[in-house]
Order: sequence, then C-alpha cells, then structure tokens
Amino acid sequence: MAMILCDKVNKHYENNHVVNDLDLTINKGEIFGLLGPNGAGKTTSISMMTSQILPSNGTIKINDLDGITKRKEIKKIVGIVPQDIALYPMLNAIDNLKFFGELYGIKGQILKDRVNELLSLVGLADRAKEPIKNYSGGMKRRINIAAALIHQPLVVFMDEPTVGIDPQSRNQIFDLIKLLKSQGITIVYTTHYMEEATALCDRVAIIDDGSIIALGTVEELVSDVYGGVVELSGDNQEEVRKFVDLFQQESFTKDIRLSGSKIEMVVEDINKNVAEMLEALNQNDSNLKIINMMHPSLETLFLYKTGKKLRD
Ligand SMILES: Nc1ncnc2c1ncn2[C@@H]1O[C@H](COP(=O)(O)OP(=O)(O)OP(=O)(O)O)[C@@H](O)[C@H]1O
Repeated sequence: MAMILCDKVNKHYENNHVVNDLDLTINKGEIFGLLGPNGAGKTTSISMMTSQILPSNGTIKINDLDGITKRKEIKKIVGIVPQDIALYPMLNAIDNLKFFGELYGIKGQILKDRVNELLSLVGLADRAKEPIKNYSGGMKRRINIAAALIHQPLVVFMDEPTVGIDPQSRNQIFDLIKLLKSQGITIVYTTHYMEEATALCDRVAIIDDGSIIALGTVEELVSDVYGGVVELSGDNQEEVRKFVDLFQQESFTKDIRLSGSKIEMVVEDINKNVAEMLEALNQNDSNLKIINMMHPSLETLFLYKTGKKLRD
C-alpha cells in the first residue's frame, strides 16, 4: 500500500530546475532513504511531499490526500524533523514539546503524558527540566525528533537528522527509527551518508541534480556495480584504446568505458580480476596504471553513474 505517491513532480525557481520529473512510490511502513550530495534536491523533494512548498507541476498524494488541495489534512498526519534545530533554546525540553503539542491542539493530561512518553523514547527524561541551550548537539537532535512525533504522525520526514552528532546519539536515533517502523510508521530519511542508508533503509532513491538516478534496495543497487569498479589511466591514447578492446573481451568485464585517458570498468570480482589485469599489463609491457579500485557499495555506484563523489 502506498503512503506517498509522486507523479512527474517538478520544482523550478525561474530557470533553476531543482527537481525533475520525480516519480516515486513510498510504501506504508517502510524506511525510505533519499540519498544524494549537497544541493541534489532532497530537502526540496521532502518539502513538496510535506506540502510545505508546492510543486511547479506534477501530482503528490500522501495517504491518498492530494498535496495541493488537502494541505491542512496532510499537516496533521506528517511529522517533519527539519535539518536545522527548530527549538527554543531558553526553554526546557518539556516546555518545548508542550509548545509543539499545543500547535496541534493537544492539551491537558493527554499532552503531559505524550511529552513524558516522548522524553523516555528519546532517552532524555532525566534532563527534561534543563534549558535546551545546555544540551549537546545530539541531545538537541533527539528533542527535535520528539517534537516531530508529538501529534502521532503516520509518516515522519527526517532531513539529515544525524549531521554533526556523536555516535551514541546517532545509535539512539537509529534505534528510535527502528522502533517507529515497528509501530507501522513510514519514515522518509534524507542523508548523504551511504552507510546510514545501508544500515537503515528498506529502499533508497539516489538523487543527483534533481533527478533520481537509481532506485531500489541497497542490495539491488549495489549489485549494479557487480564486483567493483577499477579505473586505469595511461599517457598514450592509442595504448589506452588497445586495452579497452582487450579488456572488453574478458568475461570478467561487466561494463567498460573510456573517459579521456581513463578507463573505467565494472568487474566481476575486484580482487581476483585486478590480479588478472595486472598480469595482462605486464605481459604487454604496458605503461597503463591502475589508479583506483572501488569495492561494490552505494558510493561506488554513485561515482560510477555520475563521475562525482557523494561527499565532496
Ligand atoms: N527557495 C529557493 N530559491 C532558489 N533556489 C533554491 C531554493 N531552495 C532551494 N534552491 C536550490 O535548489 C537546489 C537543491 O536544494 P536542496 O536544499 O533541495 O538540496 P539538498 O539535496 O537538500 O542539499 P543539502 O544536502 O545541502 O541540504 C540547490 O541548488 C538550492 O540552491
């Protein structure tokens, strides 16, 4: 069952095309990762999905509610954890959470109970009466998440919730996300850390320059680069071309391309095949050099598909 549907969604600011033809179905109860480098369009995409901004064109539905005509209803069922901490530093955690609860019309004992429940959930019940300004970055992030959960949303959007925090807080956030999933809540999680996407997400979409360049489970995506990627480079263009032809015929070559004086190859098994390639280079007295060996991962996939690193 779909929780979020995006159909040919675009966003442009004058001539700046920030999101292009976003087609996406996110299922109920899944942890879905939006992975991409800075400026790829992750925040803009989730801002449209949460009805904070309108698409230039295209259709978005959340739990069958139309993203343009049902914005009020959508706000009641989505929780948003913004990238920047949105808390009152002089107020303590309880008062911060109460403030957000009141915005949703929650009052009295129900609000008190909900605040206590959330403080325990994020492991900060014992620090609840201290002003937020005394908290570490990780603690602030955890309260930021609690604030987004105050109205028991069906779907929670988390925009890079682990940037700049300590490993302990990060693990607590991961445990919390897994707990939310076990309660049937849908999570959309943006990150540029591929390890986080690998550890957490049921499926991921990799976004670059506003377009999805890969979509699937991490296992499916990583299998696109088989046993890894090898890069070779040489000064002599003729020799480089000769080796493209030679390696193309090898059964271990899954994909090969020439980019200037660089050969990029997807191979079956990087450790084994590099030895075979070195032997071929030696036998031919070649000056070609292996300049990079990348084991199969989302990072390797991204680099291979875009020529860019996920984190620059
Ligand atoms: N209101 C706006 N007006 C003009 N351009 C914008 C606006 N909002 C975002 N952009 C541009 O859209 C592009 C995508 O930004 P967005 O914040 O969605 O990327 P991101 O993937 O979330 O990046 P980051 O990881 O740095 O948060 C950027 O080039 C940004 O400058």
